[in-house]
Amino acid sequence: MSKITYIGKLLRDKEISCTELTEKYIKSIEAENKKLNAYVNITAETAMKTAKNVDEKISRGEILLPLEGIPMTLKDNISTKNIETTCCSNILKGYVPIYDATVWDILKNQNAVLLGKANMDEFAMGSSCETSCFGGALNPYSTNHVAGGSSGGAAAAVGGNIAVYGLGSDTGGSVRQPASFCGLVGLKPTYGTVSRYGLIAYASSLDQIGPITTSVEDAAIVYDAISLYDKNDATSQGSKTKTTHTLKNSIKGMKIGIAKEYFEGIRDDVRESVESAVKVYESLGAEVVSISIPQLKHALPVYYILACAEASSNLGRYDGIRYGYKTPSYNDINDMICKTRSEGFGKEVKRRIMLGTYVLSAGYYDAYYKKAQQLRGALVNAFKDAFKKCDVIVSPTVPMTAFELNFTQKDPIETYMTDILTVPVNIAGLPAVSVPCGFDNKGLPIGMQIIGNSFDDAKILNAAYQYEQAVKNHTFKELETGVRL
Ligand SMILES: NC(=O)C[C@H](N)C(=O)O
Repeated sequence: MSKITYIGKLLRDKEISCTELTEKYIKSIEAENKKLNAYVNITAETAMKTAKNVDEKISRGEILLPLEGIPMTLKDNISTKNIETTCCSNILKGYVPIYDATVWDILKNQNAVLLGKANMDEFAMGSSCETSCFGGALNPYSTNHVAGGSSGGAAAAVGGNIAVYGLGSDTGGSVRQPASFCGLVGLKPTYGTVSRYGLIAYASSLDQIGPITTSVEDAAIVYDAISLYDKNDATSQGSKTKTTHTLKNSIKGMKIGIAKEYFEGIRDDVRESVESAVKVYESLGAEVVSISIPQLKHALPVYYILACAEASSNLGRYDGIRYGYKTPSYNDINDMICKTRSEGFGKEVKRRIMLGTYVLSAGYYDAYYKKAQQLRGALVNAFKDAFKKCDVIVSPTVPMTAFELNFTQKDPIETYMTDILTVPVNIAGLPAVSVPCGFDNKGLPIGMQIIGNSFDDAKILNAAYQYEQAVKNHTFKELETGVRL
């Protein structure tokens, strides 16, 4: 039984009240958050109020929805009405949204218990959570290592057992990479299946919200709840299928594509773990097919050109007039905007705004931005061809395991390179899930990535579930099973 299912059952069977459950989680957060820095804002009052509503519903004998009463967290770039939403940037400190993001609106209506807002890289720009103005979230497996990024806080909270699940956003790996670093499941859904309305934009054509959970079944439960069509998001399509319905299907005959380009420059132990996982697939009756996607070599520069270009445009709105921070002393409006942005944004965000402005400027647009868009089209077509030969593509999620603290502060290019395996699906709008597949010799988790064709979210979750069930028994029973009771 998955953790969400198990806790839901405890509530329905009245073995624990939602108030008691929530109190226990809040107490754990007070103790553990000092160590993990997973939460940047604890919303105990909101959580207790929701818990009370759930208990009243239970006492009236009403049926609970799957996520009702389950304690969870949201990345701090998901807008929450009347609750501060900062993107972990000094420029947005004190900003309190006047509306809810659609994903939070859906979950709030289902009485999801929001424990707090989770730490992240500033405006989701980073791979370690260390660009957060609140300092980075640490890895529950080793506090000498980062939780990953940018949704590091949500991964640290779920991995550290101070939230049952979290919602992150994935522009170039921000859900899958921290999930991989913290031994969790992270789903980046097909672009358009989950509404982006109220997600504070970084790179709109790449951003997608997704769940971070302790099991594949939980990821499917959360995805099914949030993947609804939303008229407020022009790119919204919703999901056509319920992924929980096909999770347990046999994968006999499923074609697993292995592209050699995804295994170049990977650390040996990571490669070996994924290769062993592929053997598990063969033992389950899946067929392994070799494929090649040469266009993958362009993915990283294409991503960093497009993401920075979109960021430079999206972040133009932080001018000291409309949102958050405003410099205290200035001469005129230009001076005010210049000082506000210089003082409010961190180093990495400034770097990306400048890179983005450069690639969009007259004289450079054709050489960089236009070329990147053309290569984006080529990668989309290359994936289309690849999926004529296989059902899913398997690769490592990250070329290594969790970084030591401060690794990403040293060299931005070296840090960007670690996103090499996660960015291609964002460029092509495809779904991908990271699922734990082993540990390195320091005991740090390794993640395997399963990529699907557009709208094949159910297929990749089915493949992830079958692997997970084959390698471990995911039942959550009593205290030692990981439920905070
Ligand atoms: N936002 C993301 O998906 C993280 C990625 N490393 C980036 O900095 O763009």
